[in-house]
This record gives sequence, structure tokens and C-alpha cells, in this order.
Amino acid sequence: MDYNLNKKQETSTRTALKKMLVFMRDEKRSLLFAFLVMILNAGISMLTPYIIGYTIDHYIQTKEYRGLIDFSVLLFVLYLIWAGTQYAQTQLMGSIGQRMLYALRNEVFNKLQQLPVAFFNQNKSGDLISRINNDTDKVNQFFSQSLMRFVNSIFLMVGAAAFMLSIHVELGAATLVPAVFILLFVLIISPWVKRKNAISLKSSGGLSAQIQESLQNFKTIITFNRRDYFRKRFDLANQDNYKTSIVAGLSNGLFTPVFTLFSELAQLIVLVLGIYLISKGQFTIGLLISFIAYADSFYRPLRQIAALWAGFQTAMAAWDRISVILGLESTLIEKPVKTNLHAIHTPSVIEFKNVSFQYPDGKKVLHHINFNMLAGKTYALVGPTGGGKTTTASLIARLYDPSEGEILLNGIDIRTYKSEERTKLIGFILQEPFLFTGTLRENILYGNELYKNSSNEELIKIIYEAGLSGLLMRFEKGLDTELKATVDSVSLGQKQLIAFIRAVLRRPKILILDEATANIDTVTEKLLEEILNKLPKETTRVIIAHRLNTIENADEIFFVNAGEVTAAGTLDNALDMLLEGKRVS
Ligand SMILES: Nc1ncnc2c1ncn2[C@@H]1O[C@H](COP(=O)(O)OP(=O)(O)OP(=O)(O)O)[C@@H](O)[C@H]1O
Repeated sequence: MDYNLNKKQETSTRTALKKMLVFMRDEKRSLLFAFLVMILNAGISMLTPYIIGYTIDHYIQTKEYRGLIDFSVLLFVLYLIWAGTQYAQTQLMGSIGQRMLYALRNEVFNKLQQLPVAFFNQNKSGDLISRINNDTDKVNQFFSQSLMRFVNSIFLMVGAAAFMLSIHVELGAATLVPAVFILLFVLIISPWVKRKNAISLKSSGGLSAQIQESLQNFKTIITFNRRDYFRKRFDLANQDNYKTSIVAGLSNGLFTPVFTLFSELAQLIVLVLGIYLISKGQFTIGLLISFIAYADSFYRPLRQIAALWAGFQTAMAAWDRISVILGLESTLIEKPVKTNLHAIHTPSVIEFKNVSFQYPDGKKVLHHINFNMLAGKTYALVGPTGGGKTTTASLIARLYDPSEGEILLNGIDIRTYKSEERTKLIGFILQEPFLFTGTLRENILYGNELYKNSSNEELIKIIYEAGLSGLLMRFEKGLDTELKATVDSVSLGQKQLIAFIRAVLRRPKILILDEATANIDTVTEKLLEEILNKLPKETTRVIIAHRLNTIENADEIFFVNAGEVTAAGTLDNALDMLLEGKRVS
């Protein structure tokens, strides 16, 4: 499956909105309450111009000041309620927005946890971080700050239009004509504006990926004195971001002047037609004052919508970028179990049946491979760089699924195992082990359900029994040694030791070591070998190594190259195959 997020099609605003509404289901009650408060607020805004017009016509022009006082008190009370509801809706929508942002970030992050390795191969982490942080924030900004004003404006407009039409149908209709042009303008231009915003957000993601890449590789940059290279690349990404942001800004800025122009036109229509009607005796001054206020109540929110519309388009573009992640499904699904797990008795712990594999966008790495591995045996995978050893091991651990063929784990299709079952059975020490920020204890118990509640004393005893105490002693503060994910506080060799303890303590049935001793001194390597020998006798070991001395005790050696996995027989044979120049084709 193609997981490249930047190749995914953008969706229409309507589809995006529909998806967003599904996401808002948990906030239904709070939103309903906020909307009720909003209606009350908008209702008061609608009523006050009418009361003012009424007061002018009935009490000021007739000089009945008693009524003027009563209506002034009424207006004051209404303004107080208006202020209270204004505050309440800001608070309500602000907290709904924050809750949604929290839930949205969680949802995106959880989705990332479910996606397979292929997804992370195809997307840059900087861009993903930008989607989780920047894009969710754009959506939140719209929700917490603009949505309320947006809806409020719509209520005000509908109310104002209704009042205008009920006071004088012809004058009301004439006042609303410019709004029709505004609507047409919005319909025509919005998709283009959204696209410009999407390009700008994509470029922000690219910039973030660029920053992340150079921060991650700062040592190489300094060693090769290639600061200029990364500066240039950064400069290019920054320029692109600058240009696309300017275009997005310009397109966003189109709404306000057009809206303002048409709303001024509407005011002009009201004044000219209104005065004409008064001169004909068909309208009163009080009604005209109310009418002007209503026209303002209609077009002021419209101008506000103009300002918010750009934010809405940005939020929709950001939402698109988030929802493509949420819409992804892992292709590494669990197949329904076809066979009773206990019914199968096979000596093969792993079996490749006619397996072919190709990376998305990559070439075919394995062609119709068949081999099997027996319980308790040690297997070595050797071959030239880029030959396909790590790929073969990754398939054993189901980091990917074969493009063709089948892999059996204990005689059953590996795809039928639940991920927790499978990871319990298979331990994989990667070429570049990753440590998390935390203590050594936390790092070695990562993903270990067996000992997660053991005390330090119990754990030390377990480590001792597993023969791992020699490795633990390499760390001055033992299990309490503080480790950091980003800082080189531990050497690569030490990281490999930690990954080794981590994998062995999970007591897997298959232990895969991918160049796991490449950065370890010979004495420690001997120690690792002893530990490997101490593993329960049914544990299958799969060792990938370039240093042939590490695999001399293997029961079987597979030569992996040019799409093939061939049993090499003896170590000498494997050496010959390597020297015979059987390089990657
Ligand atoms: N994530 C990936 N996407 C696309 N192609 C990949 C990916 N990982 C590896 N490859 C390609 O697959 C082929 C086999 O790579 P693999 O890492 O399995 O080789 P290897 O034998 O383990 O090499 P090494 O000894 O250097 O670790 C190479 O041509 C490599 O470029």
C-alpha cells in the first residue's frame, strides 16, 4: 500500500466538514448548550435596534419621557444579558476547542502507533510532527476562537435579514442584493483559497522535515563541514515556505475588501431608498434608523465572516492533512485464524513459502524464496551489503508482509497471530537500537509484560540468572542509570548491550540479531555468545553478521543476495560465495 501522505488527494470542503462532524460527536451536548447561549445572544442583538427605533418613534418624537426611561432600563438589562452570554459562549467554545485539540492530537498519535513500518519509511517525521502540532493547532484555532463568532455571525445575519424583510419587503430585498454577489464570490474563490492554504501547510511540513533532518544529522554536517549544504537546502525550503505563505496570505486577504465593498454598497442602497420612501411618506425616521442598524447587523457579521473565512479555509486544509492520517489503515491486518493453533505439530518455527517482497516505490528485494528454520537452532544470514538480510529478518518479525507467498510461524500463517502474541514470540535486536529517555530499568523492561512489576532486587536476580549481570555491570548506576533518547550519553555498543538485555529478558522463541555485535568489543562479544548459548534450548537464533567469526557456530548459514536466499552449507562455502563476487545484481 502506498502510505505517502503527500500523494494523497485533497478532499472537498464538504467531505472534510462531514468527517469533522463525526469527530465532534463527543462534544454534541456542549456544542448544543453553546449554540443555545449563542441564539440568546444573537436574539438580544436583533431585538435592540428594533426597541431603539420603536422608542424614537413612540416616545422621543411624542416627547413621552416616562416610556423613554422604561425602555432605557429594558435596553440596559438586555445589554447586561448580552455581555453575560457573550462571555459564556467564549468560555464554552474555548474549552470545547481545547478538548477537541487534545482528543485530535491523541487520535492522530494513536493512529501513528497502529501504522506499519512502511508508513514511516514513506513519510518524513518532520512533516508528521508538523501535522500533529501545527495542523491540529490550526483546526483548534478555528474551533476555539472563530467557530463561535462564525455561527454567531450567521445567526445575526439571518435575524437581521428577517427583521429587514418584515419591516419593508422591497427595501429589505434591495439591501440583500449585494450579499448575493458576495455569496457567488465566496463559492467561486473558496476552493482556490483552500488549495493555496494546503500548499502553504505542505510547505511548512517540508520545512519542519528539513529542520529535523539537519538536527538529526548535525554530526555528519559538522564532520564534513557541510553546513553550507544544509544551509542552502534549508534556505530553499524556507524560501518555498515564505512564497507559499505569501500567496496563501494574499488569497486569504481577498475576502475582506470584497465583502467590505459590497456591504458599503448595501448601506448606500438603504440610505437612498430609505430617504426616498420617507419623502413619499411610506417610511418613518425611527424605522429607517432601525433599518440602518439591521443592515449593519447583517453586513458587519458578513465582514467578520470574511475575516474568519480565511481561517476556515486554513482549518479545512489543515484538517485534510490530519484526516488523511486518520483515514489510513494498516495493511498488516490480522487474518482470521483458520487452524487450531495447537493442532499443528511442525519442527519448523519459521517457514518461507514462495515469498517475494518489494518495498513500496522500491525494487523487488526477494524473489520466490523458500526456506525453513527449526526450533532451537542457530541460523546465520550472510551476504553483501544491500543483499536483503535485514529485509528477510524484517519479514520474519512481520514488520512487512510479503508481496507474494506466505510466512508460517510455528506452522501457521504469521498474519493470523495477534501482534502481542507475535512480538512475544519474536525478539528483534535492530541494527540501530533505540533508547527512550528514562532509566536503564525502563529501557530494558520496554514491552516486557513478564517483569514489569518486579522490584529492582528481583530484576537483578532475574538478570543474573539469565547470565546478563556481566552486561549490567557495564553501567555504573546499574538499573537506575539515566538514559536520554537524543543525547549520546551511551555509546552505540552500550546501546546494543541494552537492546540485547531488553530482547533476552522477554524470553522470545526466536531471537533475531541484526548486526547486534558490530559495535561491541571482542571480550563483550564472547560474553554475548555465552548468553546466547544459555538461552533455553528451544530458542531459535537468527544472526545477521558481516564478521564471519560471529557465525562460526551457526547450525546453518543462508547466503542472501540478488533476491535469493541460498543455504550455504558450511562457513567455508559461505565465504567462497561472498568472495566469488556474488554481489547484488
Ligand atoms: N525502506 C526501504 N525502502 C525501499 N528500499 C529499501 C528499504 N530498505 C532497504 N531497501 C532496499 O532493499 C535492498 C535490501 O536491503 P537490506 O537492508 O535488506 O540489505 P542488507 O543485506 O541487510 O544490507 P546491510 O548489510 O547493509 O544491512 C537494498 O537494495 C535497499 O536499498
